[in-house]
This record gives sequence, structure tokens and C-alpha cells, in this order.
Amino acid sequence: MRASVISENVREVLLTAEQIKDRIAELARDIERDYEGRKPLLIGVLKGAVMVVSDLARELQIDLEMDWMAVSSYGSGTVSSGVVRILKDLDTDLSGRDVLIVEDIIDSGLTLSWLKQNLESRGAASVQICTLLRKPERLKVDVPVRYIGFDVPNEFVVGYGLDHDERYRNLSDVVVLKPSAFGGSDDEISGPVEPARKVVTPGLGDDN
Ligand SMILES: O=P(O)(O)OC[C@H]1O[C@H](OP(=O)(O)OP(=O)(O)O)[C@H](O)[C@@H]1O
Ligand code: HPA
Ligand SMILES: [Mg+2]
Repeated sequence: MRASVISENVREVLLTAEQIKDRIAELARDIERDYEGRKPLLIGVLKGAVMVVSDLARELQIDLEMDWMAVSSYGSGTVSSGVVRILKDLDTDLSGRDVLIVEDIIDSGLTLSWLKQNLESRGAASVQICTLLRKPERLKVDVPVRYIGFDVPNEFVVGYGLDHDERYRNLSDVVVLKPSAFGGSDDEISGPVEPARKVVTPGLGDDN
């Protein structure tokens, strides 16, 4: 990592840029297979999903459209408030569209659960979700997610679009920060961070 002011705050690299790139290519193959002959609308959830959408969209060798929504449930904290606000709405009419929501992370699941229902109520033909990361230990609601890059441990992660208080989005890797980066003490560190684990996409026709 080149930026030393940032790397001073990094406890561990959870996923390297190369691991992320390889997994996004695999997810793109799964999505191409499922959406063959259709023209999905990729909806990127600003701001966290910017990197995932831009890399995934360029990997996808199918006809597609893109739109963006900004919602927020976190503010500057590290725990979801559960109250989702639309900060920027779509420009696209969803009637009859095959929608693929693209996210950076599912943590409590509250953002996506709300968003999926919101988009379904606009008349989309289908609404599926693709997320690079999921934190299974933190899920509060059951959201069906078709494409998942990796399950990650119960740590606040940043980089590759993910922020803490708007910082670190520009890191190429996904990393776990030191407690001191949040105003805590690094003496709290008890051992290594659990590894991220790839989540295999279920077979064609399972729930699409
Ligand atoms: O599963 P949840 O607990 O709801 O959390 C996940 C959401 O929280 C983060 O976004 P945030 O609202 O912080 O905005 P950002 O994308 O602009 O960083 C993240 O990008 C997801 O959108
Ligand atoms: N990191 C950054 N943003 C987030 C996270 C996280 O672990 N969980 C929900 N939003
Ligand atoms: Mg987000």
C-alpha cells in the first residue's frame, strides 16, 4: 500500500485487489449465465458500491443499463440506524425491468431489505441482489441475496468503496482498521482477524 497515512491505520488486509478482481470476474460469469437474452438494469447503491459497479459492469459481456440510487442509514457511525433515507432516486422507470441491485456490503441487511421492497413496489419484473461482501454474524433481517462475493468476519471493514466517516474508500484492498483508527486502544487486539470466505452462487433456476 502506498499511502502511509492510511496504512498506519490498517490492522490487516482482508481481501487484496487481486482477490476482489478474480471474484468479480466469477460473479460476472454467474450473472451472464442467469441474464442471457435479457437486458438487466444494474442499480448501484451510492456511494459504497461505486467500485463494485464499475468493475462488475466492465466485466459483464451482456447488454445492460446502469442507474444509481443514494440511500443512507449509517451517517458517521458504525452501526446502522435502521432508518433508510433516499438521498438520490433513480432516473429509470422500473416497469417490467429485470433489476440487479449492486452493493458493497450487507451488514445488518436493513438497507437492502428496505431497498428490495421499495424497488419491487415500482413494478420491476424481477429484483435480485449482488453484493461483494456479507457479514453473516450481523444480519438482522433475512434478505435473499443471489450473488455474494465473500462472507467477512464481524469487523468494520473499509476500502474498495467502503468508508469510515467518508475515508478509506480509495483503498484497492478491503482492510480491517486498528481500534485506534476509531478512537479506541490497540491493546484491545486479541488475535488475527478471521479470513474472508468465498460464497458460491446457487445453480441456475434455484430462485431466479
Ligand atoms: O446492511 P446494512 O447494515 O444496512 O449496511 C450496509 C449499507 O451501509 C453502507 O452504506 P452507507 O449507508 O454507510 O452509505 P455509503 O454507501 O455512502 O457508505 C454500505 O455501503 C451498505 O449500503
Ligand atoms: N464498513 C463500512 N461500511 C459499512 C460496514 C462496514 O463494515 N457495514 C455497513 N456499512
Ligand atoms: Mg452503501
